[in-house]
Amino acid sequence: MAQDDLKLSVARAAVKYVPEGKIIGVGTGSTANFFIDELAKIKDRITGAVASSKATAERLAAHGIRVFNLTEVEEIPVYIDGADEITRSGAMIKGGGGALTREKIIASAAARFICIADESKLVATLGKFPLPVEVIPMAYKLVAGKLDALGGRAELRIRDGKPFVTDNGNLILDVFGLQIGHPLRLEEKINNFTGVVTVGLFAQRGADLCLLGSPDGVGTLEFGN
Ligand SMILES: O=C[C@H](O)[C@H](O)[C@H](O)COP(=O)(O)O
Repeated sequence: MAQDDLKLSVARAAVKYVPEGKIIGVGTGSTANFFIDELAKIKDRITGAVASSKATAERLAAHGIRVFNLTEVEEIPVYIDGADEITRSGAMIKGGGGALTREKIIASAAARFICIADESKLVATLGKFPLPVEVIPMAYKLVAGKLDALGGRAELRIRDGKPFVTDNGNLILDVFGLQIGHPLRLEEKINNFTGVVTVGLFAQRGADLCLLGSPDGVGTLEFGN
């Protein structure tokens, strides 16, 4: 079964967790895009969405789903997003698409985080996927040195021959070669480096539930975070 079919199956499953008449949080990436397209089919049953990136806001709006700023919203009952890696305790690496900061903000504001992922994202230990870290541009070399000292190899993210710039006007360092045995500890440590905006480790605010797509169907992992 193709990976896109698995993404579609979890996107369809996630729609069942969307509460009626509410504003929900929506993530970024290819799996989130499948979810947005499924959400469009029930758009009359929701009030709208808070988007975790400009790309997601544009896709939601193109479907006629009303997009709200986080500052306009009283509550977000559920945030639905993909992940680059997820463990059996609900800790994740996110930010492969560069949207980690807004994703983390909305995830923190949401009552429930539902991760939608195909089975290739489930790992025993985080770190095979390079860990994204959003940094203030003037600090990127300083922060890269500190990340290297942790045992990784930090590389400035380049796209189309130029440094990748986030929706917030910052840069991304991708850290290769980390074996993340204690996600929470590492998240706290990297958060403390001056110049870091957000580390793409989601352990403090991990997922509450993961809908995991495999050729056998969509499984659920509950984490109780
Ligand atoms: O910044 C991007 C997000 O964290 C995505 O949720 C993550 O990269 C997974 O994306 P995809 O569903 O395309 O694998």
